[in-house]
Amino acid sequence: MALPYLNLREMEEAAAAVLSPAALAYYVGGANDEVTVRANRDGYAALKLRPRMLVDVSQVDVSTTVLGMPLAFPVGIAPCALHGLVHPDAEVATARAAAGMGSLMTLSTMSHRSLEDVAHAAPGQWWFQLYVYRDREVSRALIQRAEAAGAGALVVTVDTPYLGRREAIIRTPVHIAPGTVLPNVGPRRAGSEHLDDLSYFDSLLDPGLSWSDVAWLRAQTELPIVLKGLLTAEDADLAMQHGCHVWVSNHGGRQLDTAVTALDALPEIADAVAGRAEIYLDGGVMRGTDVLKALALGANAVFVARPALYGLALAGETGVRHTLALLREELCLALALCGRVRISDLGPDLIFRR
Ligand SMILES: Cc1cc2nc3c(=O)[nH]c(=O)nc-3n(C[C@H](O)[C@H](O)[C@H](O)COP(=O)(O)O)c2cc1C
Ligand SMILES: CC(C)CC(=O)C(=O)O
Repeated sequence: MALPYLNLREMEEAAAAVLSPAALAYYVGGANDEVTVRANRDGYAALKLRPRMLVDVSQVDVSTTVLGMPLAFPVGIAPCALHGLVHPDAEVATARAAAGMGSLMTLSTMSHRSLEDVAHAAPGQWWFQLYVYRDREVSRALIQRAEAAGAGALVVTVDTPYLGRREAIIRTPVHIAPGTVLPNVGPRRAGSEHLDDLSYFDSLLDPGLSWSDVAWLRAQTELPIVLKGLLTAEDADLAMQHGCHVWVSNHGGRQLDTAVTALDALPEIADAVAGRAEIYLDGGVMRGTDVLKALALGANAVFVARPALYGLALAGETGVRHTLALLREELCLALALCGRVRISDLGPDLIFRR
């Protein structure tokens, strides 16, 4: 099925028309005044490219690897809770789309489908995102399941000691249907018959999480560990001291409003990391040129969350494929128009500095 959307913005508009008000508030919304939500996108437009001319770009190659896993292009899907709010095949459809395109999905802890279902749908092409629960035994069991099922990495989200204040969902809360079972979510709060709204997830997260827990996590698994939500060189340095890779993110502006954007934080983090670990980035990526800019400033790959959910809402697996295909095609064209042939040609010299 060919979809009519020419770009991710058109997909976002179309999805807004089909999503329930609660799902829309949950997907689109950010924290407080949403300054960071807007800054994430605006940051890309503000960076200007320095293209080179008269380079033979008749063949460009956007393939790469992340943690040794081959990717057809350097774009993956960031972890998002609750894909089942918009499509019955939920994370299985998203994972299939990603794997089918030579990309990868990061499965959220807070998923509708089990990590084993996703492993079956996308063998070898998925990572597992871990929210560390107050109950460490539940977390340990999840890590063991993810490892046994063949996750390529454990992505530990570290920017969510508490959920940010998302006013759109305070006004229009997400209600999870009674009886819904979320297979990677730990035991229910005493007295709670079913999952009702996001405050339940908030109650599972551990605000006491600290670097000593990262050392504990490192000892639990052989999997590569990626810390998601880092925004400073200091924390990137600590991540490396703990044997972890770095995912630069402000959680799509959903946590700390007015936090620095991942794009702005990237240069200091790339300097601190200096090639000793891999660096990923998410937040506001909507165009192939956005991908190009993040890679030029030091990211090994970028991830998208909302654009994948919009694809899922519009057309299930086909819709997610469309999201990824648009980014891949735009990236190939942008690379060629910059006079670069392959991903390894990208560096900070691509970015104009006044
Ligand atoms: C609806 C929604 C659910 C999310 N759920 C999770 C989650 O379960 N775990 C996590 O680490 N990040 C979660 N995120 C954050 C994303 O992984 C990502 O950091 C952020 O959305 C930025 O990407 P984007 O601008 O492409 O949406 C979620 C984001 C959205 C929009
Ligand atoms: C259920 C939430 C903890 C998922 C999340 O990270 C988010 O909504 O941004």
